[in-house]
Amino acid sequence: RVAQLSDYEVLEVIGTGTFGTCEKIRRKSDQQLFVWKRIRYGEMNDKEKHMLVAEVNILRELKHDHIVRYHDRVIDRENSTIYIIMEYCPGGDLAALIKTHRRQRTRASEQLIRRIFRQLVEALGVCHHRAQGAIIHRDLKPGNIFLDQNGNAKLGDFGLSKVLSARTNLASTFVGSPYYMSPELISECAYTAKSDVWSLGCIIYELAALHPPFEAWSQAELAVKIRKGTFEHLPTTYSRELDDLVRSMLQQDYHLRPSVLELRKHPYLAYAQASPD
Ligand SMILES: CNC(=O)c1c(C)[nH]c(/C=C2\C(=O)Nc3ccc(Cl)cc32)c1C
Repeated sequence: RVAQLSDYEVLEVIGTGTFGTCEKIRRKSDQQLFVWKRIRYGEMNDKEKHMLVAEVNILRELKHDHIVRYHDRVIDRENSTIYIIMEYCPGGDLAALIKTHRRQRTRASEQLIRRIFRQLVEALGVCHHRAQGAIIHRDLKPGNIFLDQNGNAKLGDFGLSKVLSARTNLASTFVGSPYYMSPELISECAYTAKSDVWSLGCIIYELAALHPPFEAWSQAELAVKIRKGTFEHLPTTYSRELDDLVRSMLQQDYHLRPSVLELRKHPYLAYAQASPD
């Protein structure tokens, strides 16, 4: 049975983005809570429409405990609007959690940070090592990670994720041999799974330090700092192991950064570990 708008009642707006609005909704049949992203596609060009279809198809197939679950969609052709119905995460997003700790001058426990770190590595593992080709999120940030009622992390908003099918890799997407490609051309196009590892490093760093590793007043100054690559160690209340692991994810040379598979095997994130916490 195709879902209808009238199956749901809107409770409140919980976020607005470029193309759409995120609203908390309740299914009338069983009072269950969901969220829908209401996206107007009327003003979208063909490329953006294609990306939207790609995003919905990616969401539909990603079923994992730590990725926000897609439930259904409703297309309202009259108003050129699509409603993507997803699981409700009562804990809100990580950005709000970080802001609360900063305002209250309290620190997130290492146990919480380690749990969220482990859960996001699991979620990224599903995306990066998918049989049909890696899905790179490309827009990982605290505002795109949500918490369920038990404080478990859920990777959300695959708005920009890009399916890098096995076919297209760096060399073949350029005419001629790669030997003569300039560094900036390579760096602009080397958006790889390791770029998500860098972003995840920034997120875990910010969960501990309550500010990102690289900050600046302007985009230009930020680019300089990111390329320089120097940043403070985490507060000493956190283990040396966490500091070292996050540092390894924030290395300039993306070949040196651990892959998600290597992160999963790292002792700090291994399950069934006799952990101090
Ligand atoms: C202040 N923030 C909130 O209260 C909040 C809550 C309780 N839930 C959310 C967000 C989502 C939520 O609850 N489920 C979601 C599924 C996909 C996406 Cl992109 C976002 C959400 C937010 C932003």
